[in-house]
Amino acid sequence: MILTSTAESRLLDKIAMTEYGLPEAVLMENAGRAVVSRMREFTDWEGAFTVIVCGTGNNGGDGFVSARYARGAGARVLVILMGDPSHMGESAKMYRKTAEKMGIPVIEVMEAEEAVPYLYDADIIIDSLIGTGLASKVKGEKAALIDIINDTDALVVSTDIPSGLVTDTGRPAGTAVNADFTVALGSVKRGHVLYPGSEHTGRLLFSPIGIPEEASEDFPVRLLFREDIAPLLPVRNQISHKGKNGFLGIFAGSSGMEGAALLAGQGALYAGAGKTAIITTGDAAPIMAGKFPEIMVSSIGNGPHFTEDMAEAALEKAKAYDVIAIGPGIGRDEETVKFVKKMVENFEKTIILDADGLYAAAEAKIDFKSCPGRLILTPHVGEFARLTGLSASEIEEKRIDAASDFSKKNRLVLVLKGAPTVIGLPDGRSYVNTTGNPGMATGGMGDTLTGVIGAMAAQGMSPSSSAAVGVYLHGLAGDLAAETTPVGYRVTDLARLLPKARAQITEMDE
Ligand SMILES: NC(=O)C1=CN([C@@H]2O[C@H](COP(=O)(O)OP(=O)(O)OC[C@H]3O[C@@H](n4cnc5c(N)ncnc54)[C@H](O)[C@@H]3O)[C@@H](O)[C@H]2O)[C@@H](O)CC1
Ligand SMILES: [K+]
Repeated sequence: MILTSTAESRLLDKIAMTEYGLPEAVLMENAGRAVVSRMREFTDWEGAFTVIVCGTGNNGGDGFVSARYARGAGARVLVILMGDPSHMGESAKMYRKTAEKMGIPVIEVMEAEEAVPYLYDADIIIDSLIGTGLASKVKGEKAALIDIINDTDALVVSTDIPSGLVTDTGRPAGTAVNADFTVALGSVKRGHVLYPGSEHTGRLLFSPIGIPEEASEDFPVRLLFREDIAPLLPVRNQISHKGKNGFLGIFAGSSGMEGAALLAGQGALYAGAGKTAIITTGDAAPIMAGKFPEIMVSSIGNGPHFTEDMAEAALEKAKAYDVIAIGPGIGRDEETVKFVKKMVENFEKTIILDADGLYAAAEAKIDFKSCPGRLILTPHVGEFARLTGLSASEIEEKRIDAASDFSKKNRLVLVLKGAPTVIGLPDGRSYVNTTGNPGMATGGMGDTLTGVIGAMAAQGMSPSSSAAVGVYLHGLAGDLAAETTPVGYRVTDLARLLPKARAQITEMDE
């Protein structure tokens, strides 16, 4: 499903009207109806005192339509209109009249205080004050009205986007409605999934409002759902053998940091890599040996960490692998930085670069564009900040664009981990993941993800698909773990749920 910016959601409305000839009033009717009908399975409208808070834009127009359908569903309905009614567009004005002709009371208020008696009595509040037309910081009476809505015990349903939330960033423009549910109209917007917008949005429901899917086929940002992932997973047939499912070599670990390497290996195992090898340093290898009988552990050199002079032997070894991962637990020694540089500049197949491997790439200023292999980088915000020179808050402000700009410029796949994880593709498109939960913010999760993505690439998927499937699957396994233990499950618990998550994806009804 597409994920839109303000400009893209406007463009989509325009395409619907000009190219498909759908009148604005039809879209508005579909929008207002959708808000009530999508909520029917979650709340009982019968007898519920429902206050619809309308602004004077088209978001408010949707609200006047919702008022009729809420009434139709049995609710006791009242509309509060804030703002100068002369600013309303034709469609919104028309639907206000229709609502009034049906006997729905419309109370015009100038001050938030006037709405207090109604709002605190409401069972349901439909928030149609401001939508994607938000223009600046919300101040004065509208801000006060939003704060009152947030203070009530009513079930709050936002129309299109919580009022006050900035569509492009997911940040409140001063203040924003905290919805229990939001019905996204025509497209899901960036602000719904970017933090803290995701919290303001509450549970996100979507309605297409009549705009055909083809209208947005070329839009560059997509949300990843199960139906996107299922067709990408390779099907194991009866004659499958380990050689066909790929050989992943993980260059990881150093003295005292053996765990990270093992967690990456474990991730690969449970994600279905045909064969997995960990290649580590002389000192670290004995500690890892035998921890997982399925993983081949070998060493190069005798020291505590990787050094530049090991690169030749490592590259020779790497010829046996379909895919390599470099980084978990390798440390930040100057020599290790040089080792990583040599590996990345010379390996010709797919490389996943993670953790201290990313530190090395930033230190050594590796020119990714001129590397012969196909690169997948998996930074969290701190690592990405080091790679780009941007600050963490600059990245969070534009997480999606930052990821897609970087991946396009450097012609690689970038997995920017976080809430939500964004995957930038070399052609400038990007994916935004929908699985995962806060319980995953623990040490070792990233190492596991590296193994999972590596396993996907080893099974023959393209770097883009490996990243998409790996991130989605890893998050889904986390969601399964959180079903029983919301916070405090171990990385190992998550890894063991990877096969179940995979089965859930592939066993879906087509
Ligand atoms: N064809 C379309 O454009 C469609 C639009 N739809 C709805 O229309 C919305 C967009 O409508 P509009 O572009 O008219 O704009 P909105 O209705 O989202 O917002 C404009 C209104 O909010 C007020 N406002 C904006 N920023 C403010 C601020 N910082 N402080 C206080 N008040 C502020 C404006 O004065 C105006 O009254 C969508 O979110 C969606 O709900 C749907 O009806 C479907 C069709
Ligand atoms: K709204």
